Amino acid sequence: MILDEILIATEERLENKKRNMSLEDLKNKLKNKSDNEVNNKLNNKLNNNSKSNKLEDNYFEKYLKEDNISFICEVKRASPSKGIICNEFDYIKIAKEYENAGAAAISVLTEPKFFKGNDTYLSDIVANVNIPVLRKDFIIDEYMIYESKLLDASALLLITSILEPKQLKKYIKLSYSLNIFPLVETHSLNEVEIAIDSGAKIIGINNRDLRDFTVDINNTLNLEKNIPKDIRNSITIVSESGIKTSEDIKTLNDNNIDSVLIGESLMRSKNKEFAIKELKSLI
Ligand SMILES: O=P(O)(O)OC[C@@H](O)[C@@H](O)c1c[nH]c2ccccc12
Repeated sequence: MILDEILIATEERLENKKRNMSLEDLKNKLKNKSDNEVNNKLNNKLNNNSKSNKLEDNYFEKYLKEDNISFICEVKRASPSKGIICNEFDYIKIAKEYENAGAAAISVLTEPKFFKGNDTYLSDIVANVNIPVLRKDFIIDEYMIYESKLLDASALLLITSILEPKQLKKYIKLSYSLNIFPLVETHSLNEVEIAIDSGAKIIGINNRDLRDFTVDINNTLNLEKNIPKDIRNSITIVSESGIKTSEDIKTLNDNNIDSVLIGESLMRSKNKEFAIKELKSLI
């Protein structure tokens, strides 16, 4: 299974990183770093009048909650199922186009082997846009959470199916303590329950089955309906993967889904602003 291969490669990458910089050194580096610059620009966008440059505790969720469904647009060069998606990969230009088209946030793949991602894509994009940036990777160790903070990500992906529930809970807590927001990815009702029990506030429902790559956007609708109302009100739901048409967006919006995460269909379109306008045309 491809997911197993990705996880093996991720472990190797992690070992190399730890050899270059220990967790202790990483934490020290983080201590000496001020994140005022990123905080300032994200604060401005929230119309936060306060003079303080400390971001609100739930600012990422505020970005995602718009009147209509919000868009997290992904910078993705390749994927294991599709190979190279984008030949002209001017990632800063792409990120700026997403921002200009009204994206609520940007997701950046940093996994190098299967998605041809890179950590520097992430930090370069953060430096060039004024909206939150999410790190999309296969986080299997707390090291990668501290590292995401060092790269100036506002949010990160935690995948329920690759973590033990105990680990997931610990990583969610650690992320919040570092003021980096975990988007917790699920694919089944059981995983949604685990995510909620682990303290997830932003839950991604993946329409793609990572085992065989089949996609069905009804997965989001079916799972969302099963979340008890009182809990549903306090969480943000993000529909992930395989979203291509204005009808998809209308269906998800009509069913009160808070946000969508779109990669491939936007990466393939020449004019991103036009593509996003088109996707929003029925809502
Ligand atoms: O390109 P798509 O089908 O629009 O999907 C985007 C995003 O959901 C997908 O890249 C993704 C969802 N979960 C992941 C986990 C790891 C890597 C990538 C992903």
